[in-house]
Amino acid sequence: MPEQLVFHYQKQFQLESGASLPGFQLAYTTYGQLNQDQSNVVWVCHALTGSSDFTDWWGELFGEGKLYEPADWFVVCANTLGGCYGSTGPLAVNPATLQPYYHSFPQLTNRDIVRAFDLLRQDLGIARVHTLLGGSLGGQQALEWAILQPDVFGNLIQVASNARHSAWGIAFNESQRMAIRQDPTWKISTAEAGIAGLKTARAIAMLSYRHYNCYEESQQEPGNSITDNFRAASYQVYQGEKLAQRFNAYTYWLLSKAMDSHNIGRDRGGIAKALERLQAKCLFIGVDTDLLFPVEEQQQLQRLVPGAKFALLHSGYGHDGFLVETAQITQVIREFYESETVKHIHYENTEV
Ligand SMILES: CC(=O)SCCNC(=O)CCNC(=O)[C@H](O)C(C)(C)COP(=O)(O)OP(=O)(O)OC[C@H]1O[C@@H](n2cnc3c(N)ncnc32)[C@H](O)[C@@H]1OP(=O)(O)O
Ligand SMILES: N[C@@H](CCO)C(=O)O
Repeated sequence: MPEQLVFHYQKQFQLESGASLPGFQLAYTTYGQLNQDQSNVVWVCHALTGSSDFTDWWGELFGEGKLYEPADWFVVCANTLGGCYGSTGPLAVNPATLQPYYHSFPQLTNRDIVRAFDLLRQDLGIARVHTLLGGSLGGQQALEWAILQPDVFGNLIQVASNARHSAWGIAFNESQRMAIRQDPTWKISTAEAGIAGLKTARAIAMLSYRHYNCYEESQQEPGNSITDNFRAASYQVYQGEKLAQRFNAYTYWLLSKAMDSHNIGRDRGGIAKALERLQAKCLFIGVDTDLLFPVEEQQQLQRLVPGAKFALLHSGYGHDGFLVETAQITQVIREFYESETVKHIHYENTEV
């Protein structure tokens, strides 16, 4: 059974922006047991609206008989700094004012977020991580972290993600924030501020997470009559309502901005130079119908990292295929591990 825990960091935490937080907490989930030589750690980074409970949204990868068996692996996932599933975020109380941060929560970057994860890793006494795995925003964080702390990670598996957020991706995110800004309640400092805007933002986002074919297959109108509530329309409304039940507009805003600023090359002499720091063996996975993180982004990464592998998932879903196509993900990760073993044996034979 996954265990839910909380890490407290009680010192000043400096952010890339120059602002700082007077400490923070991270909610995290673990599963399985850390082995004696610490060779069985898998660290998972979640996507934009995910929680630390990876068994909730990537459950097909973890469990008995699955890719990562609890008997063999020690899996850790932390809710992102700024998140709304137990980690310090905009709804947390600012100790300086004794009021929730709300709009005053400082802007974060993926580099800040993974520095916070790394403090948790150190607190857990984990010196080496066998595999760092993340999708979408979580994939951006995984890559950033593997560059920041290259000697920690043995394997990096990045799914449906990139090295620098694209102009297209930023435009989508800004369109979503425009919806939040248009909500008159966004100006008021309450937990519910901007919630109607958040619903619209999610509806816009869905168009980047899915694909034309996916909507055609699941939301085509059954008849030919004119209606005021087309199936595809009510689907959009429902997806907005559903997110509003479990998220808030502040965290959405904050993390979408963190995604916009994602650029592994910042202050490192560019992307290619930053990638030279990697020590992990890398697998970049793309989804063939992904409109938000098109496969060219993962293929570019594979070309720039010597020895890296690329795998393509086939999905009708689009970007969200990274959550759905778990059978294919299992297969390509198994093949990746096997190919690394073969390579290792080959090197040993060559040396002999
Ligand atoms: C990695 C991450 O961090 S994500 C973590 C947080 N996110 C989640 O946990 C959600 C992850 N899940 C998903 O994104 C999706 O459920 C997927 C991608 C896994 C699967 O997508 P789908 O099978 O298309 O399901 P999707 O959730 O989009 O829609 C189904 C829902 O829409 C409803 N629905 C379908 N058509 C319509 C319609 N025309 N009108 C209104 N509602 C509709 C369904 O009844 C269903 O409702 P329910 O969720 O309350 O059961
Ligand atoms: N469905 C994903 C999409 C973003 O990667 C999420 O809600 O986090």
